[in-house]
Amino acid sequence: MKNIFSHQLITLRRQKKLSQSSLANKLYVARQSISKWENGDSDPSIENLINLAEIFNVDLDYLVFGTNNADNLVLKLSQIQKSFYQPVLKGVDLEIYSRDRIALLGSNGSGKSTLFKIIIGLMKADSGRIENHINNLDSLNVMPQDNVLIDSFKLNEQVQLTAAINKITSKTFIQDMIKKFSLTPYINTNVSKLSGGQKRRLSLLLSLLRPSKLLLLDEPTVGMDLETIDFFWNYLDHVSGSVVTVTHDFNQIDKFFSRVVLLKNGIIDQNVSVDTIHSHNQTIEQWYRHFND
Ligand SMILES: Nc1ncnc2c1ncn2[C@@H]1O[C@H](COP(=O)(O)OP(=O)(O)OP(=O)(O)O)[C@@H](O)[C@H]1O
Repeated sequence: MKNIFSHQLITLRRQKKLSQSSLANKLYVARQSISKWENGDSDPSIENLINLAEIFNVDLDYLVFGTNNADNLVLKLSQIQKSFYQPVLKGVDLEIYSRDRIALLGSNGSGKSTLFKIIIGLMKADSGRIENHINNLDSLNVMPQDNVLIDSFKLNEQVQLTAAINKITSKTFIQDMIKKFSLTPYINTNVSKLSGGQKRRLSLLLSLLRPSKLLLLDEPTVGMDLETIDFFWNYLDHVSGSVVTVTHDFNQIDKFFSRVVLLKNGIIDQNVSVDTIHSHNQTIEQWYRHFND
């Protein structure tokens, strides 16, 4: 275990931009302990391993063995094809593992939303296979590109409705969520009277109201102000389960994502870890400009 774990610890710590001291503070251990674990001179206790996995937001087996166990496969797409007037998806292969943080990138019209709709079940693929290891009904959360809000509802009613559909009964939790999303002053405001950014925040709140094993977000930060964008990426960092996000907002995604997938010419043209991109001294944006040329 020593070599792989030590390597994983160093990689994940650097990925999170944590010094040995700041990681030690989070774990309530001495900095020397982190140094020993990284040098392979001693191993952490199980309790520390679990805490480390939580801090890095990875599975224990990924932390210890460096591989994603096939048991953690959430969704597998094989040779997905979809045509409208012309072929859009020409054979998409993609595996999503638990705790994956995937940025799905691609030019306008490359088929990202189409792929999302197929995963959600809103659209049927012409051919191909979807191996679904979760139950869409209670394990898949979605924040679509367009707001799907009911204009005539007050904000509070909209939240209550989604909470009721998802069988969430804790009033305190619901109020906390509204507060976290800075929407408390608007609870009695009609959804139609909210600003574009407030609507996006509300949509995001609704999609995060229940825990999920897979969260799909289509251009989530469009229309959000800078403060909300900061809040959004920070919040997302603490969401459990896998997250796949379509985004063109390159400002903060280097900190958040673990994998980048490029949809180009109807296939997954690139599928690479953010670590690899960074080890070539590139940002995701620079990598994207290079490969999506
Ligand atoms: N229901 C539909 N009927 C006909 N054509 C469609 C339909 N949905 C999507 N398309 C076409 O499929 C292609 C891919 O569209 P899609 O919305 O999936 O792309 P996208 O990558 O999400 O784009 P964007 O980045 O602009 O949101 C486009 O050419 C679009 O016009």
